[in-house]
Amino acid sequence: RETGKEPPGPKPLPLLGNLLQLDLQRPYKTLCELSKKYGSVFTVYFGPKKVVVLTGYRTVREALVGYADEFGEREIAPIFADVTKHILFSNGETWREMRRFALSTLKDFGMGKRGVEEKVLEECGHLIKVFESYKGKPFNTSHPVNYATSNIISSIVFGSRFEYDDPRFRNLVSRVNENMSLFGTAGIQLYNTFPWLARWIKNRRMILKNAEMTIRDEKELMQKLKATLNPQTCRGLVDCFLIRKQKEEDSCVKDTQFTEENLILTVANLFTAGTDTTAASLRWSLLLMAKYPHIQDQVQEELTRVVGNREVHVEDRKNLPYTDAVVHEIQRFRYIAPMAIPHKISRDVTFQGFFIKEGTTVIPLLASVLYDESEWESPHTFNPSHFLDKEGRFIKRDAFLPFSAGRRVCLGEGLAKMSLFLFFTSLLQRFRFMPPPGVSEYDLDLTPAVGFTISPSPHELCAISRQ
Ligand code: HEM
Repeated sequence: RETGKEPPGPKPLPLLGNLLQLDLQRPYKTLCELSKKYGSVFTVYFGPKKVVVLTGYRTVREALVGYADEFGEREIAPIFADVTKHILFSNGETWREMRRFALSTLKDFGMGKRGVEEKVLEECGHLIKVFESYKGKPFNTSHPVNYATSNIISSIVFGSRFEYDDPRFRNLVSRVNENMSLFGTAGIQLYNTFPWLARWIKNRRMILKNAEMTIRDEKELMQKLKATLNPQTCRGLVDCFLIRKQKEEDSCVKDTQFTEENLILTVANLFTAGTDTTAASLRWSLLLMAKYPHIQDQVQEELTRVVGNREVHVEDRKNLPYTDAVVHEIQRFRYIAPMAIPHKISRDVTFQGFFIKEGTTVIPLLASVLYDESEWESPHTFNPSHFLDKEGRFIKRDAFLPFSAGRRVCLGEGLAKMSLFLFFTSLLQRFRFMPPPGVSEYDLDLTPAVGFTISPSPHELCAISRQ
């Protein structure tokens, strides 16, 4: 065509496109393979839907940052449109205002200040108690870790945490969790590709039911906050929203975004985006420490030397270069969002000599950035030295993009990094993580489970008290 050639790719079949070539459970794996043959910008067809895939650090960065206007829109997969109704994962004015509001509230509640740090540390205390209660016996880390990370979002959003044995809270967390794994199933991939299959896809019905019940519970919680609202003090994001809503109503702002519906959906979105992601990374952290005891030794040596028995704070991070490097390497080596969340081209663009049409779906393949052979010395090995210089000082790496980049960069990046660091260090201060008796380090399985975010496969660990 006159405008230039389109990105190359495997030949698609009618209707099925390249579906038969893709591992539908782990499409990111096949896409990494395809980039070896077709280069860093290529086309694949998910059924009839054309998708452009960007791979490698230079290409992903150039697109998301250098061409932010063209590559910064969100593609709304049918299943997302069904359950999140276009709020934090949408486009246009609603997205812009809600993102701005959520970011500034997260900041006020302490990504910069002390507020959130205190909340996270309080939650660490609760998580430690649960780990202690197993008295060194093997247990599945999934539930307690998910409760802890969900409580961080709860305290920011509602202004208070839940007890881990509160049945309503347990249901809330398990529904968010279940939906995250359902999002990643082949059934949902198929529905996203062929939306007319809707009524035959059982997983879609389950997702909708879960989402409906979650919203019902959240509405109930918000009702209580409304009834006790004091315009002088914001207990959490919901209060800030309600106060802002009232202000805009009082001054007759036209087309306000601060509506009841946007509040409920923003809250639901934050739970979805913020619980499972942080929990998955923390569970990978503990599993990797059990798998690589010599690395765990060095983290614990550093923690003992620098922090001792007192509480760890964010401030300590700069004096814990090895630990900091390990936390970064965990997020690189066991990325949890391999394909980010799909983007969409906002207007026709010629990128690296290829023509890409407005409306085309784009996948920034973060997995290929975090394993980019021209950026990392040993991408396929768990190697904290990726983030250390010769003197053992922490170094930032450009290709460390687990939160993506550009206009759509993860909204919770600051919060997630702080939470991960504090949970990880507080737990490693108190416990030695080991495989269950009779299981060797070698046997610990690092194969990721299937899901929209990539958690470890089900496993058990022992947390042996160090005191
Ligand atoms: C280890 C933890 C986390 C990781 C690795 C992660 C990663 C990501 C990635 C890769 C994206 C997609 C970016 C893109 O499309 O280019 C994203 C989006 C997003 N994340 Fe996170 N995330 C984490 C935790 C959180 C937390 C704690 C929150 C909430 C407080 C959150 C809220 C969001 C939201 C709202 C979006 C959509 C942003 C938009 O489209 O404007 N995330 N995240």
